[in-house]
Amino acid sequence: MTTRTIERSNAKLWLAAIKPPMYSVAIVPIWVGTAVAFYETSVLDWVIFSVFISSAILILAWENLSNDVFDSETGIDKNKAHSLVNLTGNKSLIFWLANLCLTLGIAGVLAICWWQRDWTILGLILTCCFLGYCYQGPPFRLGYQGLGEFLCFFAFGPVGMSAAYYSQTQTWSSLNLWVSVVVGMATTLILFCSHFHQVDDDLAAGKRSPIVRMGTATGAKLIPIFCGICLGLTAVWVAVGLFPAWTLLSFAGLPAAVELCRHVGTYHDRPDRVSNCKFIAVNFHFWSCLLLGVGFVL
Ligand SMILES: C/C(=C\COP(=O)(O)OP(=O)(O)O)CCC[C@H](C)CCC[C@H](C)CCCC(C)C
Ligand SMILES: O=C(O)C1=CC(=O)c2ccccc2C1=O
Repeated sequence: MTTRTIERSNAKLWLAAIKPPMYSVAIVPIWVGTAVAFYETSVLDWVIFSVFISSAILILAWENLSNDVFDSETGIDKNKAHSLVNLTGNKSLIFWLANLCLTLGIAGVLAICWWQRDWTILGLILTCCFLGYCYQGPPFRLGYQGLGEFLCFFAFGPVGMSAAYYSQTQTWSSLNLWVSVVVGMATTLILFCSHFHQVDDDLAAGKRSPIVRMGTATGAKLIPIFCGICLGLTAVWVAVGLFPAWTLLSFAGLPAAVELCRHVGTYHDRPDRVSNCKFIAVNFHFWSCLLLGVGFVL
């Protein structure tokens, strides 16, 4: 192997470890919650919006860095070359980097609370962090019991989006909760898809992910249902007048949904081929939810 080939595959490993596209998952609930707030109140504070987005990205970085730390302790990542702990060989560096991200993320939330003299958002975001910790940290490790999808739904759906809405309006909204069901489900679909290629490693480490429990073939059959519910709910709520018609723009996510269903339907039991499916799910989540938010702003 030439030096350049080695450098290229190293760069690929680092990119796979850092997972840049995954961070859209932190931006989306803040964007959509803010868009619903604008739709209902015509209020949009750009400073709070920007600080909240930065904090959400930092908090998700904490979640991912600490995931590599905790997974290194259970042995589940021993074959995962793109774990940051395996790449650096320095668990305590990743642990402290994770804590730094969490501290900075919470500092941003504290700044918003201090400007508004209201600590509600801090409570909501600490709840999201607690759900994130329960997913992977001892003694809970609920992700190992196959319960991660429920935590994910609430963190990125009702709780995370209520925090975003509240940061703009300092009040609550039932419409925002309906919208958060769609965002929560689209985010949960990403986590669900992330398990398909890991069945062997998960089984060996005693992790009973939903795909380990139900098998890859049944899991693949659930994906069109997930996508159908996300887009179908929007269509029904537009039909009954709950959502504005422009939110149908979220159907821009349909091509990614079709690609995801076909890809996982064909390759669900081929780890090498199915491993990229969570990024197709990220595409679906990004386009459908970005444009759902645009539909509330137009
Ligand atoms: C870290 C997550 C998934 C990785 O899972 P896994 O270990 O199977 O994957 P690897 O193979 O890559 O090791 C995501 C877990 C999501 C969790 C249930 C909820 C996280 C909540 C966040 C802390 C909320 C942050 C955003 C909020 C402010 C809107
Ligand atoms: O690495 C992963 O598999 C995931 C990382 C992540 O931050 C996330 C957030 C929300 C839903 C799913 C996921 C992942 O699957």
